[in-house]
Amino acid sequence: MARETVELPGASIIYEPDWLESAAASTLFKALRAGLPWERHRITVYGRTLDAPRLSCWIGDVAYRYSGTLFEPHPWPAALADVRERLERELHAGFNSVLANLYRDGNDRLGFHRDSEPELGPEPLIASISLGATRRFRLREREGRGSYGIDLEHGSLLVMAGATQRHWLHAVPQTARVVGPRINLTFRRVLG
Ligand SMILES: O=C(O)CCC(=O)C(=O)O
Ligand SMILES: [Fe+2]
Repeated sequence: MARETVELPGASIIYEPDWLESAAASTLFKALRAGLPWERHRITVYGRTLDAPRLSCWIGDVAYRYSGTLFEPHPWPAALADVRERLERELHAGFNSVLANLYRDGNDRLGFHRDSEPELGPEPLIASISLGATRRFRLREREGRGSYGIDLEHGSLLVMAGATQRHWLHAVPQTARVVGPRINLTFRRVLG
């Protein structure tokens, strides 16, 4: 497997484009797209509450606060059992939650943010699986001028660990290109 390190100051990021083979990634995409109860979450940005410009589904064993809202989790779907087990084995980590996002087309997006909720602990390990259309993932340094872009491909794994969330913001911007739907899964460990 081609695992590359994304060399950014103060970050610890790896990218593995072919973590899932294409056919397995397509099967998982179809199962999740049809099988998850996709919702339009309300988010608070700079004190204003808006509909998020994407669909989401919070899965896991514990409730979770995200962008100012407390989410009751949906139960783990069978389709994620193998992926969770393999991630835990390969990354020597325990994941009790997944945030699934569905970007229906190029208008759907996620603004710059950090995964820095206190419940994730000071140095969260976040494993992000991408399925479907390739979208550009942007990283921007919080205090500094660094910026970086990486195309997250069908079946890929991106891992953010260590001090990444302390020093970098990340986003999935909208795009004028015609793109199909994309599902992203971020596996997390929420501390009780
Ligand atoms: O869709 C992505 O690649 C990123 C998702 C993300 O950053 C998040 O769910 O917090
Ligand atoms: Fe994030």
